[in-house]
Amino acid sequence: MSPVLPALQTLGLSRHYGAVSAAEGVSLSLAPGETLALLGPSGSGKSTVLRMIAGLERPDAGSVSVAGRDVTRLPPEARCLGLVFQDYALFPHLDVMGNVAYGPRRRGANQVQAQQQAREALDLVGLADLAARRIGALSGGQQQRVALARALAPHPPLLLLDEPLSNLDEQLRARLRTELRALFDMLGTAVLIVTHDQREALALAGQVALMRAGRVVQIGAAAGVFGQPATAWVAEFLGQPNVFARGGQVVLVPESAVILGEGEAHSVTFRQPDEHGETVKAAHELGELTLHLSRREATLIGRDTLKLRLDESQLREVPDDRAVP
Ligand SMILES: Nc1ncnc2c1ncn2[C@@H]1O[C@H](COP(=O)(O)OP(=O)(O)OP(=O)(O)O)[C@@H](O)[C@H]1O
Repeated sequence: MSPVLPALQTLGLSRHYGAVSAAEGVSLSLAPGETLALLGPSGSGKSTVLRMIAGLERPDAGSVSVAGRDVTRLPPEARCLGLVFQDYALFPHLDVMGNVAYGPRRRGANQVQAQQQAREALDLVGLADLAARRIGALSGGQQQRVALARALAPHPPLLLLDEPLSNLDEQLRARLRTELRALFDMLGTAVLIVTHDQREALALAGQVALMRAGRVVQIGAAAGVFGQPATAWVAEFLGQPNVFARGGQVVLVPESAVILGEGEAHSVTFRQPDEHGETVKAAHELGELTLHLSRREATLIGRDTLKLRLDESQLREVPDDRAVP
């Protein structure tokens, strides 16, 4: 059996703008059917990497292969990939069918074939009924799905999505997160998603690559990266509140390590109701512990104190890299 070629492989991709190192030695590999989220704060280099993969930006060093073919020197249209931009970049003068059939047409399909492929793609995203609709007469969520159908219609081995849900309201984002994940699972296409939103990365992608100042600082299965951040900076970026300096290192206290109703009473210094119950801060010798309690757990607070102890086996020591960019 021949080995399965990665849908995407980048080796040492680097790009500088004057003194700014936008991407530095970025190596990624994505198997067919895998979904990878490129996650990181604003300015960390995510879009630069995506643009180099797409062929919209020239790397200073490194290479890009798509489905085993070195495309580093090829223009975007010769790279066989589907692209969905943040603003969708739909053609306003064409209807939905015209937009979606555009890709197959450019790749040499005749009109009948192109429309057939477009219809299949529109079916996939649940928009078959709107083929004749003008782009201007679609909602934001519908435009997003047209953009996705347009990228999918030529059956690319790799789909690149740049902040695909950022222009939508929160309710629609939540719904599309679920729908997109199901669609990716069904398609078997490799997908690279650029996002700065942790929830989006976790909901949409099996793998996560975390970027900081142009470099990938942690990469792996999404559950592993979120569950076991490798450094203090990663933990804080992923929104973990309980990151405490101790003897030159940092201790991470996951909420699952906090056992309520046992151990010493600790002062509660802050309480705020939230949609699940309460966010609470409790003074602890490590520092101020932030806890998200259910309504029932919150009843354990008595006279502004809360009994708790930490399951030491769940605490992790990691390097403190927060000051170093
Ligand atoms: N064309 C350009 N000219 C000069 N500097 C650039 C250019 N494009 C990007 N940069 C710089 O490169 C760095 C990485 O930018 P990039 O857009 O890749 O980050 P990002 O992680 O995608 O950010 P965001 O989430 O805000 O889109 C930033 O410091 C940015 O200012």
